[in-house]
Amino acid sequence: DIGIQEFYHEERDALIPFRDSMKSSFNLHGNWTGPPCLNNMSRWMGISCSNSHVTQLTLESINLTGTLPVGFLQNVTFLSKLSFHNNSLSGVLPNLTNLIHLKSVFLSSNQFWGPIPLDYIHLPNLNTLELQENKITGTILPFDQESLTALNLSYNQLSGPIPETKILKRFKSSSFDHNPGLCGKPLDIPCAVSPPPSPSENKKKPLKVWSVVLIATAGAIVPFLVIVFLFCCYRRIQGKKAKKEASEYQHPTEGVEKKSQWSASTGDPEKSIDLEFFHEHNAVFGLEELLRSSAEVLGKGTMGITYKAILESGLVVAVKRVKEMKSITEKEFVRQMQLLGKLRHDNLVEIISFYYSKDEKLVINEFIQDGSLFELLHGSRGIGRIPLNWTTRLQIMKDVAKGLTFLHQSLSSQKTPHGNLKSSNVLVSFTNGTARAKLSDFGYLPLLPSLKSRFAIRKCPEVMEGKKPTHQSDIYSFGILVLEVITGKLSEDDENEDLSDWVRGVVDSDWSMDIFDLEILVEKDGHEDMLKIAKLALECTQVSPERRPNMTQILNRFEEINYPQLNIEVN
Ligand SMILES: Nc1ncnc2c1ncn2[C@@H]1O[C@H](COP(=O)(O)OP(=O)(O)OP(=O)(O)O)[C@@H](O)[C@H]1O
Repeated sequence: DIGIQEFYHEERDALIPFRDSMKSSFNLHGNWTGPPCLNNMSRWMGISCSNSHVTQLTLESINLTGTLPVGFLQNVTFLSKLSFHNNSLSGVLPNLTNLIHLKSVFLSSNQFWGPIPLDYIHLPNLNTLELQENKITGTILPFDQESLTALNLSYNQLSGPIPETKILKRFKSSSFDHNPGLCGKPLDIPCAVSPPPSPSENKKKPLKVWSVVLIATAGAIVPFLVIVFLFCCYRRIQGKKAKKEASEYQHPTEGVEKKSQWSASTGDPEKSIDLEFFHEHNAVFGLEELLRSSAEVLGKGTMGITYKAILESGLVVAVKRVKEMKSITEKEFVRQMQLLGKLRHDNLVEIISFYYSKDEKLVINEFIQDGSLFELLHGSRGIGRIPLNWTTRLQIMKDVAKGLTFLHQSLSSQKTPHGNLKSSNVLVSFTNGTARAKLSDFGYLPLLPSLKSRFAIRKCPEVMEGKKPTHQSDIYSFGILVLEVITGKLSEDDENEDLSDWVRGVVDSDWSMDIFDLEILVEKDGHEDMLKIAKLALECTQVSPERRPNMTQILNRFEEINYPQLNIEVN
C-alpha cells in the first residue's frame, strides 16, 4: 500500500507547468491535482502509470492550445508513449532528449513549426513517429534507429533531400508526401545539383570539389543543410536576367545614387550588375558567386527563410530571402535598403548588400556566429545546457537598449520603429566569454503590405487597437524582451497568459523572486539589480504609451546598475 509521499515528485513538477500553460476543452487544471500516479493507478486524465511512474501521456482531440513549456518532459524519465494527436499546439516540437524508454510519439495534426529536433534521431527505442499535418520546416534527419517501424512526416513544409539511410529506405512515399521542398527517393522528385563551372573558371574547381565534400558531409551530419535553394535562385535570376537583357535590361539601381565605387575597384563589371554594396571593403563577391555557394537554413521567419552562405573566399554571410514583399516596387525597396544599409552601430547587424527583382529579393547581412538570444535562452534546456548567467544577460539587454536607442535616433524623421524586436532578432557573439548583442531585422515595416501576425509589435496594446506603431511600441516590445530574459519564459505565444501580466501580478504582491529564471536566481549578489530591471520592464510594458520611459531614460537606468563585470567592454 503506497503512501501519498511515495510518488515521484519530479514527474509531477515536470507536468504542472504543462498543465498551467495549456488551454483546452477539458479542465486539465481541475483534474490534474495531487500526485499523477499512486501504485499503478493513474489519477490524472490522459496519464498511464507503471510502478508509480508516469509512462504514457495521451491527450488527443481536446483542443489543446498553446506552446509546450521548454523541456517539460525531461524528468518524466519512464515515458514510453506521448500523444498530442489532433490538437492546436503551436511552437517548436518538444525536446525529447534522454527519454530512452520512449517508443511512440504522435504529434500529428497540430500547428507545430520549426525543424525536427536533433535528439529525435537519438531515441534508441523509438518505433512510431507521427508528425504529419503540422508546419514543420527544415530537412529530414538521418534516422537510423533499427526500432523505427512507423514514420509519417507528410503534410509539412520539410525541404531538401531525404537522407538515404537504411532505416529511412524502409518507408514508402506516403511517409513523406505533401512536403513541397522535399526531394529524393522514395518520392518521384529528383534532387537538383549545383550547376557545373564553366571551363574558363579553372581556379574555382577545387572550391567546387571542396563544397561538394562539405555538402555531402553536412548532409549526413548536419540535418539542416540545404543545397537546392541557391541553385533555384540561380536558375530563376539567370532566367530573368537573360529575359531582361533581351529587352534592353535596366539596372536595378539605375537612377539611384550609388553608395560606393566598388565595381570599379574590383575590375569585374560582371559582378557589379546585381549586388549593391554599402561599403567598399565588403564588395568582394558578386551575385553569381553568392548563388554558387552552399547554403544552410538558419530558420524560417515571418518574411521568408534565412540562410547561412559560405562564399568561395570563406566569407560567411546570412542571406534573407524575402517572400512577403510581392507588391513592393523596386524604387521603394531600394530606397529603404539604402536607408537601412547606411546605419552603422556596434549593436546593429550590418546589412552588407541586397538584390531586387520582381520575383526574388535578397538581403545579405553580416553573419553572427553564436545564434540568437531566443536559442541562448530556450534552446537545449535540460541536461548539458550551459547556463546563461546574469552578467551576460545584463550585457545583452544593455546592448539591445543601445542598439534600439541608436535606431530610434537615426530613423526619427521617418518615425520608423524596429517593429519586430524579439529574442530571435537579437543575435549574439561571444569574445573571450563576453557577449555582444546586435539587433537584426529592423526597419522592414514600411515595406510590408500589412503587419504580420508574428511581428513583435503586434502584441503592443495600441497596435492591437489598430493604431500606427511608433517608437513607443518598440519600447513595449523591449519590455517584453527584458521579461523574457529575466524569467526565462517564452513570450512568443499569443495564447498564453501575457508575460507582463503574470510578472506584474507576482511582483506587485510582494516583490517575490519567484519570477526569475532559476539559472540567475542562484546569483544572490544580483537579486537587487534583477528587481530593478524587472521594475523597468514593467514600466516599459505599461498599456498607455505615454507612461513608458523613452530609450535615453532606459539606457540611464541600465547605467545605474553597477554589476562588477558589466563594465568590461569588448571591441
Ligand atoms: N545575421 C544572422 N546571423 C546569424 N544567424 C542569423 C542571422 N539572421 C538570422 N539568423 C538566424 O536565423 C533564424 C531565422 O531568422 P529570421 O529573421 O528569418 O526569422 P525570425 O527572427 O525567427 O522571425 P522574424 O522573421 O519574425 O524576424 C534566427 O532565429 C536566427 O537564429
